[in-house]
Amino acid sequence: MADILAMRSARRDGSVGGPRTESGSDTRAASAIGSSITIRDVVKTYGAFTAADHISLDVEPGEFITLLGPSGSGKTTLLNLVAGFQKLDGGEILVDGKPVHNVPPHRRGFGMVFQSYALFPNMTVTQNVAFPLRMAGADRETTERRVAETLDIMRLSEHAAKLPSQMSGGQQQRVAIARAIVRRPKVVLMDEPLSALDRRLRESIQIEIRDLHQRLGSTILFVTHDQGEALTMSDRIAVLDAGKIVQVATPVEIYRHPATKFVASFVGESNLIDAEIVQKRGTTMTLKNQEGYVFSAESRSSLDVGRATVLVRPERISISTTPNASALPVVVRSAIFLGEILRIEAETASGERLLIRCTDSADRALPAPGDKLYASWRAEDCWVLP
Ligand SMILES: Nc1ncnc2c1ncn2[C@@H]1O[C@H](COP(=O)(O)OP(=O)(O)OP(=O)(O)O)[C@@H](O)[C@H]1O
Repeated sequence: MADILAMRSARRDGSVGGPRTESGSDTRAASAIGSSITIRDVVKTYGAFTAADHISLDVEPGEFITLLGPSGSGKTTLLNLVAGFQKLDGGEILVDGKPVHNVPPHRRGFGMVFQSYALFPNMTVTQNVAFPLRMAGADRETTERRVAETLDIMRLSEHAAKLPSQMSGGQQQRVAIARAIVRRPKVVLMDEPLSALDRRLRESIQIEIRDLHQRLGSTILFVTHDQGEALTMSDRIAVLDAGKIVQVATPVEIYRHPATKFVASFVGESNLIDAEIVQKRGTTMTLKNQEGYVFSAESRSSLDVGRATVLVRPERISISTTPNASALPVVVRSAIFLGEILRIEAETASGERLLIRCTDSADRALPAPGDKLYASWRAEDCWVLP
């Protein structure tokens, strides 16, 4: 998880928002800056059930936004409302500032990719990719050039004459993506496009989609329930729970400073420590857990007395086998060697569970159940939930 975030931070340094500088290339010249999407107080109900519950979200032109949430949280509903496949029961959606309620899906000009590749089985790869251009009435020369460019971007040129049935799942999904971008749409909507693929393939296509986004500059709205995928790919993530957006922020912010217990637990592994506030000074809080262990944490909470829930990520906990007055004593319940890390489940004297991931596994013996350890963490790695 930490690796994903480091990669994301590095990427954001040079890549937030619109298209990247590749002037001169055909692809770049053909591409357009993505559209803005404004989702304002959107409601969608199915009978008595509210699937989208007053959702608002501003997507910047050229931004890669992921809708992340568990099954049934309303991700596909929201994407379908943007696509125009579903009708709004309240609120409005604007693209580049213009309402789209009365624009049918095929006139919105969006590229779309779904979990099922939905390719035409009797058409070759070239014919599948050319289809949207043919429908739009593009001339033959433009169609041939665009299709060739797009197959090249998606590394599909050698498969141009094949039928979908002659290709692997990953290749078919790349054809579906090629078909979605062949018209260089200003908006691309993707609904769990990688969930049918195995992990390795998923990871390699994640990188392809990310590179594609940088190259084309389209706005991408991407749906997934896979938090690792969301952290890897997105400029920002909108986390959904029960039809509501509970947080919209960059991957780093979502991981380090989740807005709620739900976000903290859904994105990455977490320790949520119940503690009493001792003191607050600016953005630093001093707290005391049930054993009386006193520690500092970062906080933007408005609370300054009472109880609080504090997040410490398992990889941010340091452990020592030597007793230390400024550390929290814990007893090991289980420890597993996972190659580059040790995953330790420990318990405090009051029975609170603490998950620890040691990244220095090469230098450390695997502890045994019942061993005593002394855990500590830095204030900046510890976050009081608002
Ligand atoms: N046509 C429909 N009629 C009735 N209920 C629906 C309909 N479509 C969706 N729902 C309900 O709305 C809720 C949100 O569904 P949605 O498909 O948007 O969730 P999701 O977050 O995309 O889930 P998943 O990851 O499983 O696809 C679910 O409880 C679902 O059962």
